[in-house]
Amino acid sequence: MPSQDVEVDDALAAWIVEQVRAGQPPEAVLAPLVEQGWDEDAAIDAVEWVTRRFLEQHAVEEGLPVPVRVPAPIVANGRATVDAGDRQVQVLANLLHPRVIVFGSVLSHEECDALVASARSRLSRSSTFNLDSGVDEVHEGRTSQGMFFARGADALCRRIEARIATLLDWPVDHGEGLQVLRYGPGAEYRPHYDYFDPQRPGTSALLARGGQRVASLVIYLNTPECGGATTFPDARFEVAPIKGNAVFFSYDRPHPMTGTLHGGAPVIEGEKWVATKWLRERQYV
Ligand SMILES: O=C(O)CCC(=O)C(=O)O
Ligand SMILES: [Fe+2]
Repeated sequence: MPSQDVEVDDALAAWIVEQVRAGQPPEAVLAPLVEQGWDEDAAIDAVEWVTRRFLEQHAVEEGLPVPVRVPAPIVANGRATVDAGDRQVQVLANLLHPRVIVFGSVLSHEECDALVASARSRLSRSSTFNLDSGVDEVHEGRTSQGMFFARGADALCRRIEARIATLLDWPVDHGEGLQVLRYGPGAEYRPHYDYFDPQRPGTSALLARGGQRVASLVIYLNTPECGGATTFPDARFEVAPIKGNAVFFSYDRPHPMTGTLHGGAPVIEGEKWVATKWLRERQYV
């Protein structure tokens, strides 16, 4: 259970839970508290604490994994641009469930080109980690080529990592190194979840290095002529791959209820390059 820093009586807790269950946004729950004389920070703490306690109890009762904190870079109807330290990033679309944000202009075109140039000679056929056997395997649902940069591999990686950390308000050391993928014509990445399946035997070894993955940022390094959208089948939603833009999605527990099933649809014409950043719960080692 979360620790409690604020006093919330049962009636107030029940009212907060009722608002949250009815789908009220956080601002709508906070405003009446502040009007009643609550200090704003204390009201935020109270709403967060009650909501988290409710979600955890609900998870335990339903036999679901308990939700954890995830990067939450923007609020509903907030600023159209976010200060990412050395660059202003645009908010192009914001979906609450699944939690998906489309960002514009995360990287400059020069940065995209430089990342492609440095990854190109190091590509190999993408493999997928088999959590049952514990080995990396080539998979017919994943016909891209890829490579990983170690975190902080060079000045460009460090600049991009710092920008992502500021944009997402999530520490650099909680992130895996950037993964670059190239999809040729016809190549795709069939729908999957990015979190590690808790039921599989190989997962505990992966979790030991920084906990679960809690969010993904897929940055488009070019604009394919046709196809190559990132699809979210549960939401019937797709993001067009535009050079420099990115799609962010978070998953507060390793469960399909997050609605974060997603894939890279086949490239119809041209090729598609992306850089993916995965964010962990804790420091990734
Ligand atoms: O290529 C895409 O659009 C999605 C990539 C992806 O799902 C991943 O890297 O995990
Ligand atoms: Fe993915």
